[in-house]
Amino acid sequence: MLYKFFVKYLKPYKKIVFIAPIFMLTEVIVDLFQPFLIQQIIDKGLGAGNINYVIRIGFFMCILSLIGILAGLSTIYLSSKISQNFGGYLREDTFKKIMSLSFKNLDHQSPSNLIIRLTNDVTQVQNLILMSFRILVRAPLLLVGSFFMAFFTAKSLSPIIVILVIVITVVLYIIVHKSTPFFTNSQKALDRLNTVLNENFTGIRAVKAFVREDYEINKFDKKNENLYSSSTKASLATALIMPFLMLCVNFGIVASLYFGGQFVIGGTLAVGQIVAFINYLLQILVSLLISGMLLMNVSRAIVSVKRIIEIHDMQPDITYKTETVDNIKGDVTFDHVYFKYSDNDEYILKDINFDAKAGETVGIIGLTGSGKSTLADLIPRLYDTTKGKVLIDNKDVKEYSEKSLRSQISIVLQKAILFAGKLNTNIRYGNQSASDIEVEEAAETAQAKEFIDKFPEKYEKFISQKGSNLSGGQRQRVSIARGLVGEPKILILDDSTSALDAKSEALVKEALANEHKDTTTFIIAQKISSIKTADKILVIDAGKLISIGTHEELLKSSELYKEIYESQLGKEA
Ligand SMILES: Nc1ncnc2c1ncn2[C@@H]1O[C@H](COP(=O)(O)OP(=O)(O)OP(=O)(O)O)[C@@H](O)[C@H]1O
Repeated sequence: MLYKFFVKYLKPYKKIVFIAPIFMLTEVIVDLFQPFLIQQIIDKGLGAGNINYVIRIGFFMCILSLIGILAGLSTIYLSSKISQNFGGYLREDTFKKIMSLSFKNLDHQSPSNLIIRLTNDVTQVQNLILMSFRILVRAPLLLVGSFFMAFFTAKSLSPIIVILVIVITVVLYIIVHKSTPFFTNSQKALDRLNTVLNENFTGIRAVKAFVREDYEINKFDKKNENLYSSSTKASLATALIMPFLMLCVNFGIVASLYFGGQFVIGGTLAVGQIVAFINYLLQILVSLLISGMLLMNVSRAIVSVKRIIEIHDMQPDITYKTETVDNIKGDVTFDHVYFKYSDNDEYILKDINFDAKAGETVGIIGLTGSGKSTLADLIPRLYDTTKGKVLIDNKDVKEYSEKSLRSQISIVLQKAILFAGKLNTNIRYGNQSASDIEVEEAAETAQAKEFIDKFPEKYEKFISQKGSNLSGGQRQRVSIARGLVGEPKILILDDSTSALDAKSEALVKEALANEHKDTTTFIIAQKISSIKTADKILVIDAGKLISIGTHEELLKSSELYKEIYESQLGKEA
């Protein structure tokens, strides 16, 4: 699973994947050669008083260092390039995947969780790639190379290295093994902190309106404390590594000098050999240290990779046909439709049956939570029915391509969601190719033209995130305009005139009736006045379609409708 993941995202950069290790290998060879050359200078040059030899080897060492530096710089460049590209590609692919998920898939994911996966988790993996190309190959190569060179340089001192390597490997293993859960915990703690932050910043108005700052600060403090303590534990474990390694280094140097000195006195070892041996010893210890650190990063990044793979493994529960149908007429049929949000839930909609002819206006009314929005969501296939069929022009909605449905059915959601950007860009969200005139016509039908004309920048006005610089009613009108700009064959207004005053609402309805005669319009409403003139009204009660008819018919036949009507009578009249 992990292997496939890395292969997939590294594949486009396979040239670099093969070239980078060549530079790393060059660096390692240079590092391994330097102590050997120092040994030659000391023993054959300085020891024999041969200055020419010292200069010659010294010059050669300079050239080698230069090659090493160039190879090192190339490795840094290539590893940065590959990790940045890897991160960008992974982020893009994960974002695309999230975009392909259905409403049902996304119901189980919190937005902050998704954001963390796209930012923090991707960055962790990106860092791992950077470090891997910089160190992962280099450290083991240097370790093995130095080990052999040390053995080759001073065989009699090699037991020192063997003992040190065994001790260090065991201790590093224990530290890495023990600290990995701390890293996993600190990652989870960071997730929880980010969730609180995200929730607070998006809902800051509610926090302030209900004077819940202290409560939220408390909640944040707890998560922050959690993150602090788990990160501290993780850092403490790694902080032990450095002093321990220094101890080993010093012990190794002392032991090399002590035993090496005796061998020098005994005439079996030269001074240069001891110097080279100590250099190799240091290289071994440094590569062990780096490998330990890298291992810790690997375990941290693996947690992130698994979280990203979780998203990639999610299967969109709605798939579409590819054949596009451009000329939807607008007949809508519900045929014994049942729906529930998840397998363990009760049915939210039960045995819904009705027909709406193209061009009709259908009102949907019922108590709150009765299933009106759910019913409407089934028409553009935001959710699939659990049982039964929704048909458009007598053809199952599952037979249409996504483009056919999205380009010909508009849904104006209950909560008007606008994006940061120009006003006309927001309206054009419903149809990218709409001309300026079409945008203005849609705004006029949605009764938005009047207030837009009052802005000095008119349609160029910048809308803040979520449309926070517009009033609730203005936001609703812009979102209705966005729904209309595509000239939809089916239009669903999900309680989307609730923030409009009675006069504006009547004007919107009148404009819709005049300008969009052929559009089948579903109006979900709380107020009877919003749907009174509809061709037919569906009365929904606890997920069941209990009555259907015109306003006058329902007043006679539906108790619930009559009750709602009478409860609103005084206010609406
Ligand atoms: N995404 C969801 N996941 C699980 N349950 C949901 C989801 N959306 C709605 N529900 C549940 O389905 C039921 C019907 O909700 P729906 O939004 O369709 O009602 P409604 O009639 O449109 O309500 P309102 O008039 O308040 O907008 C409610 O009990 C609600 O809790």
